[in-house]
Amino acid sequence: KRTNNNNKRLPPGPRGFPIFGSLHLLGEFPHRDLHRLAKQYGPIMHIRLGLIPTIVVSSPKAAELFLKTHDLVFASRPPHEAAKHISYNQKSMAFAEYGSYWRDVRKMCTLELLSNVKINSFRAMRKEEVGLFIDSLRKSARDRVAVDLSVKVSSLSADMSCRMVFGKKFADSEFDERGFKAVIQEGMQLSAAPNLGDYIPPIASLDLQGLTKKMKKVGKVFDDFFEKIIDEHAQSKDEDKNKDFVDVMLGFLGSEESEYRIERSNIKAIILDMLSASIDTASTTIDWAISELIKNPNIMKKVQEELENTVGMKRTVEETDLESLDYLNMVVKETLRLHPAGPLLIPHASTEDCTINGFHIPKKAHIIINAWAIGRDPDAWTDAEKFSPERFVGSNIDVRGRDLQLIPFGSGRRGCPGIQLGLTVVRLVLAQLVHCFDWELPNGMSPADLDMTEEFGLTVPRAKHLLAIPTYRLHK
Ligand code: HEM
Repeated sequence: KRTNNNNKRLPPGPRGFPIFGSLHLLGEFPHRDLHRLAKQYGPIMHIRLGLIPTIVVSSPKAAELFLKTHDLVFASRPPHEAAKHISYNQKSMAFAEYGSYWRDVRKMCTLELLSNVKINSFRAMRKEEVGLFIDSLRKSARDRVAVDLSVKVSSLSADMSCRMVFGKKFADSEFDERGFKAVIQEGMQLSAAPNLGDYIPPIASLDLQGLTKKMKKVGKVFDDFFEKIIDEHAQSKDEDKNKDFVDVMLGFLGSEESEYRIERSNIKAIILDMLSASIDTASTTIDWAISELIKNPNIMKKVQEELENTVGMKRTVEETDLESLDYLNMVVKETLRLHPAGPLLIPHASTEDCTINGFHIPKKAHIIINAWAIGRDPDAWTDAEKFSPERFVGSNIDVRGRDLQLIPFGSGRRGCPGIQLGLTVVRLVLAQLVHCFDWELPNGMSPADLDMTEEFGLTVPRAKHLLAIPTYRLHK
């Protein structure tokens, strides 16, 4: 729609698709489908999903316009049925619309929960959990059995996140008969499912797909659990322990001096944020990184050599070693380039009408940033499809949002506030997996045959779990 005569029309994109045809875009691999369409229609593309004007951004230059030049206009989130029913009426940080509430919560999380000092205060806990994880892999190494690394890494990540957020980890049975991980995963799946109510808001209340009913049920399981946790924390008298996230937030509740205005329901929404944003993102990234290393034995060997030279073979990697592991850090960057855990980031929304590159973007449009396509843009990357950590030698391209050709954590106001924590966990676990063990695929499978198919959801993990046989290699 033209608003004034100077504004160009957006390139048409696949407009005119029937509504259900458009929703099909969010089918099996939306990041790949949207990438394909962008090759035809350009890096700023307009599609209509149901009733919602949606702008898809697919190149570093275009991303710069949305996430840097006009960041403020696009710093909101669209209404989201799942966030409404599961995340306390969209009061979680990740889904809150732009405004003073989001700013307050973001400030509180950045300064009080995700600061370097706070993250470092959980170093001993991470060491203990990673130690247990390595011990259990050593047992499999002795027995010469294949381990399901996808499951193992994901439960390590869940345990570390739970201890940081709640101060303890949970046996599955303590949560719900299905188990903690299964319920978190159901919440994530429901949040990622294409929901007619998001694209045709007037029919949301009809719940034609039965999703709202399921969301409310999962939301209730979380709520009961979080209520119990908050009560336990409120009654705890242990003043000396390292404060977990719930302790920190309870300290601000109802306090006159606190600059953060949060209530009990906000605490619950933020707990959910911290769990859902940290568990799968980190474990998916580790899973892809180790898969790429197994698939590329020469690169695996180079990482092992770096570890041998820097750490030696008589002790395990410490967090303090991580900064000096240059090649390992390049492997992590390269993994995040080809396998960003959130390939389409989280949708952004425009807070006002805006003109970008001469194109009119209406208020309340949804903005999808295809970080996956950007990481494979042939104008930004040579041999874009190839896994090659060497591409970062002598380059200062970073993953933290400054360089728009590599944005696995997004960029600008809505960029990920958990980058430091995420990178620490990914680097630490990957370093230990590679330093402590050699890896072999089961049944004599050759590395080249390892299936790298993805599965799309809020994060994009491997479709098939990674199974591999470890051989212990340290002298300790
Ligand atoms: C490898 C690990 C991680 C990756 C790849 C990742 C990626 C992302 C991405 C792509 C976004 C959306 C950015 C946007 O919409 O522009 C995001 C947002 C967010 N992340 Fe992370 N993340 C990771 C770890 C973490 C951790 C450990 C935490 C906290 C415990 C965290 C908390 C959040 C939150 C709260 C948001 C929403 C921010 C907002 O809307 O203001 N993330 N992350």
